[in-house]
Formats: sequence, C-alpha cells, structure tokens
Amino acid sequence: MTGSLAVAAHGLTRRFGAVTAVDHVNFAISRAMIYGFLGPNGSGKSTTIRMLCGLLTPSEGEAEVLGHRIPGEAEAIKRKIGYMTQRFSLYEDLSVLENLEFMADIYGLPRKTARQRIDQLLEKYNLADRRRQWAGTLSGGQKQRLALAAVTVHGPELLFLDEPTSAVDPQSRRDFWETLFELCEKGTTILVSTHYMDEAERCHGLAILDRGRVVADGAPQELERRIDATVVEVETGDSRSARRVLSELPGVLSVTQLGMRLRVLLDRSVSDPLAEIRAGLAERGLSFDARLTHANLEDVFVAATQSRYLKAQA
Ligand SMILES: Nc1ncnc2c1ncn2[C@@H]1O[C@H](COP(=O)(O)OP(=O)(O)OP(=O)(O)O)[C@@H](O)[C@H]1O
Repeated sequence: MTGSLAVAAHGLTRRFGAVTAVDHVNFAISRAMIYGFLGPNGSGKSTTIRMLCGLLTPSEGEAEVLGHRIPGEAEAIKRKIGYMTQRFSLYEDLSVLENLEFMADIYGLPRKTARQRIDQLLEKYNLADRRRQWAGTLSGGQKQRLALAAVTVHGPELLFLDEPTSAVDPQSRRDFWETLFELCEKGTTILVSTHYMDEAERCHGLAILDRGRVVADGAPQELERRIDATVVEVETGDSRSARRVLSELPGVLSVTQLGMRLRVLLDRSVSDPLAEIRAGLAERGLSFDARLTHANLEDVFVAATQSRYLKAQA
C-alpha cells in the first residue's frame, strides 16, 4: 500500500453461517478524503466497517488500514481511528462532560491535555452550555454532536461513521457535513455509510454496495457519467397508464414518478431508447413529451442494483 492510501481492501469477505454479509469487496480510500458507502439496509456496510475497525475478523481477504494489516495488526490501529456507530454509543446517564472525560480516559490522554481538548470540543460542537446535562436528555442533533466529539477526542487520523445522520433533522445533517469537511481539510480521512443520495453526492469517492458486493465505485460525478443506462424523462397527462406501459417495455430498469413527470431508466443495450418509449406510448394512444436527460446518483444506484438483479433472474 502506498503512503497516500488510508484504507485498501482486497477481497474482504464475512460470512455469518449461511449468510454472506460481505462478499469479496475491493476498494481504496486516499488520505484526507471523505469516502462513502451507499447501500440499502443489509447491504453489508456496517459489517465492512466493523472489519476495518478490527472488531470483526474477516472470513476471507484482508485490508490495510493506516499501514497496518487487518486481520493481524488490528490492535495497532485502534488508537488511530474513531468509530461512531448508528446508535451513537453514548452513556445516557453520564453528563456531556463525563462522556468526554470517559473517552479521554479510555484513550489514555494525560489529564491536562484531556481538559484542554475537551474544552475545545465543547466549544466547537456547541455543547459548552450543556456540559452538566445528561447525555440521555439531549436532542438528536446534540447527541450526534456529542458522539462526534467523543470519537475525535484523541485526534484520530481516520474516522468511521456508520449512518451518522439517520436520527437527526435536515439542518443538523447539513451542519454535521460542514464539520466533516472541516475535519477532512485538516487531514482526517473519513469513511461514512449512508442511504441518503444527497449525502453520497457530497463524498469525494463512493462505493455502492448491494447484497454484500461493491457494484460501482468512483467519484459521484464520474459514476453519473459512466452509468450503464440511459435516462428518459416523460411528461404525460395519464402517468398511471404510462407508468404501466413503460414498465413493461424491454430493457426498462425502473420507472419513477416525480410529480407530473416519469423518470425512466433503460439498460444501455436498448439502441434507441427514445424511439422505443415513443412507440410504446403511442401504440396505447397516450399523449406525452419525452426527452433524454442526465443521470443522477439515484439513477446510478438503481442501474447498478437493478441490472444485477435482472441478470440474476435471467
Ligand atoms: N452478527 C451477525 N450475525 C448474523 N448475521 C449478521 C450479523 N451481522 C450482520 N448480519 C447480516 O449481514 C447482512 C449485512 O448486514 P449489515 O449490518 O452489515 O448491513 P448494513 O448495510 O450495514 O445495513 P443496516 O443499515 O441495516 O445496518 C445482513 O443480512 C445482516 O442480517
């Protein structure tokens, strides 16, 4: 692994009995970047993260994390990383301050350093006025800020954030992402899992996971450009009938309704998608307007997961 990579996974696999939760995944994360795992529930995001943190042993394959091999050197990385789980892992009956002191203690920070660092974090995360409040009584956004403060108390080089925004409102999500960019600008590498498309769009790099496999990876804009599908937007007065007709056309991967418009995703193998759609709708006597449009990340996600599903059915 070269020095510019924070994480490299090679054929990383984890089975739980008959279930293959993570299936030979490969990816590389450069230092000081925000890398996303985008995938639905059960796609293997948490299991992959737990293997990279050294909390779960891979069934097969290996990874290098900050220059250490996983499995094998898992102990060596624990002080260099921060791991924020979906449930924020706070002690609800300890105060904000006690939670941070506890984490500083776990990481063995000298008392004076810990005090300075905790004061900085309380200011940075806007929790100074609440230092004596029980963590359990904080709002979702405040708990999230405290959880991030807690996992960064020791100044980790690499942060693993497992669906960190699922329990907070849109404004807290935006603020949280601003903080991630600040950390990244100061050199922290961040791996964040999400099932929100808008969050995935903000990552420098991205792996789309589906049933334990990486089905696409790259920068979000690059993935949109490289998509293995064509996107057509259809406007029609009878979207219900049009939707039914379009769903049955050969090569159609998905039809999504957006207000009065339908967004149709077709496999690349369809040579003239506009003609196909026009012929299908005209045959049923439906009036419409259809045009080609650019792919977004949701289209990339649907194309990557649907075409795999259709190939498996064939
Ligand atoms: N300890 C375990 N024992 C058995 N099966 C497990 C275990 N942990 C995860 N799995 C299974 O592995 C698969 C992947 O789960 P994982 O939690 O990694 O997915 P995820 O993408 O993080 O989803 P979520 O967002 O719901 O956490 C699922 O089918 C899950 O039920």
